[in-house]
Amino acid sequence: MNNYLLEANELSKTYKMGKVDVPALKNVSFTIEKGSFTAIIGTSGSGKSTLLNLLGMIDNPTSGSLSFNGTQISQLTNKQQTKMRAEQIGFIFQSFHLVPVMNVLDNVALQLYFSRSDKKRRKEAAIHALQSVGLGSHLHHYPADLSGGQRQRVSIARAIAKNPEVILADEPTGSLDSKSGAEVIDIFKQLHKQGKTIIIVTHDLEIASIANQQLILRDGELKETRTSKIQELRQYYYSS
Ligand SMILES: Nc1ncnc2c1ncn2[C@@H]1O[C@H](COP(=O)(O)OP(=O)(O)OP(=O)(O)O)[C@@H](O)[C@H]1O
Repeated sequence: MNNYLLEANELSKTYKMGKVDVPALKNVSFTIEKGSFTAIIGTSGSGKSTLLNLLGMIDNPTSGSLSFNGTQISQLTNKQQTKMRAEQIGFIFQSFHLVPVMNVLDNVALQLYFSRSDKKRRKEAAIHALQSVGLGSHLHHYPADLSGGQRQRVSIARAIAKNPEVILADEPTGSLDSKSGAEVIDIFKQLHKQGKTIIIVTHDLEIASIANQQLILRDGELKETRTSKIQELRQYYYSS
């Protein structure tokens, strides 16, 4: 019995642009252990978001296989995939994706709408998640009234409120100033300490160096390393 949450085997993704094939990922294989912190890095267009979308079941691979907690994703129906995604995967995006006409509390509670719990429990879970990211006093604010860092913390609360198995984040600090970015990274470190599996796409090698595993993409191909030493990571990254 292994301790893998995700196992990717020869994953490929080719987009179709009219008659032109755009190969975005090429035969990528790796494993992600439960409770680990993985950074996906690489230059623009190297396939990072494509890979994250496959891991989060937002998109399907063109070939290859992916298993989540021992289950082959391709063997699930669309409905089963949607359920697994809704219950077990928390997504965080660079541009927050909050609903502007809803207050912070409702934005987070909305994410729990498809869970089986009743309205009171959903509200309690949303408040708890918002408190855990330091926004317990902002429940009734609207996204427009918050700073970028606060908006990103709302989107983290939204991702963690359902207590997912894994948190996937696509450039979560990309729109933030360095102070807010550091606060967001601290929250990821806390979540990791609490045992959550974290997978983060980033351009920032400093952030990547806090992960236990780095997946480095170059033109859709993968190189993998495990280091927490920024110098080593820089050398590895630039020599790949
Ligand atoms: N929906 C799509 N249709 C066609 N081509 C796409 C699509 N999405 C991505 N691509 C192409 O696939 C390749 C990988 O894109 P992807 O967005 O995964 O890269 P990335 O590493 O996340 O880039 P960035 O750092 O700029 O966000 C690029 O060549 C991109 O143009």
